[in-house]
Amino acid sequence: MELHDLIDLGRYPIDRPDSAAYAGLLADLRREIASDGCAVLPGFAHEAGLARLVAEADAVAHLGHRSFSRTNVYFSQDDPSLSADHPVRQFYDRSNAFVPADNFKPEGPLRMIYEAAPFMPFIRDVLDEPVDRFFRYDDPLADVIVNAVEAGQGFPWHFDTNNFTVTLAIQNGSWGGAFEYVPDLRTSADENFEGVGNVLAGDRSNVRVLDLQPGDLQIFKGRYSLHRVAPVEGPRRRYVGIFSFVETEGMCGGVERTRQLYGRVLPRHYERAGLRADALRD
Ligand SMILES: O=C(O)CCC(=O)C(=O)O
Ligand SMILES: [Fe+2]
Repeated sequence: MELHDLIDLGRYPIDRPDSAAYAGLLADLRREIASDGCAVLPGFAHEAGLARLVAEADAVAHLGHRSFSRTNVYFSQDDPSLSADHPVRQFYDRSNAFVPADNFKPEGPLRMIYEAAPFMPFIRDVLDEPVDRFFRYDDPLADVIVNAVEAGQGFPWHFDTNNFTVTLAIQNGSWGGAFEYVPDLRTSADENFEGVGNVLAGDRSNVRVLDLQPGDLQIFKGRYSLHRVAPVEGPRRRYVGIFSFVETEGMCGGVERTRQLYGRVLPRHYERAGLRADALRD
């Protein structure tokens, strides 16, 4: 299996960075990021590639960590020193199953895309990030995962812990499962608790809704854009592949969040606890 067995390299020539087609693609995607906080590449995985990705997801879905918890948008503990209406103190039901990254073998399709030589430089180009501030997530449980969502499950409003999130829609649920987000709601220097509180209280004025189709790649600033997955309905599971990138080399997830989402913690998570480039609440 090679990259062209998975990705439509004719439409998305990520393997030809010196071509005019690449330059044109880049310009379009950067414009999308600037105006929407998000870029979508429809049909990034072609039909035959998608069939392989669905087969892999079906084969490992039972290894997903089913976790049901009440979480705030920061995946942090309650803080009773804050007022009752503070965003840190608003908790919502979360239920989904992340298939941990160590189930995706290098020879499988999902990790093949993530680790393919041209993939990271392409994503970095789209986000216009410098080489010394763009790395694969150094987390053996979370660098590339599948989010498996079944009927009745969803993923409430939250910020991602990693700076940049790239998702690949693999299979949609029978109904529901739209991706909703508010671009750039906070910055690395400003939590904007008021703006976050407004969205949690139901303000939809800045909410954007995306109905991604299987095969679509989405590039997204998840650490700064509040987002959620609407509940899924019907018999078919929703699968999304999630590729993570960070701005600090060697960064991995925190202990508490890793335990919640993956059901396991590795020595590396304890060793690296606290290695962060910003002081956001997570
Ligand atoms: O499933 C998705 O589309 C994204 C899920 C998500 O936001 C996350 O895993 O952090
Ligand atoms: Fe997220």
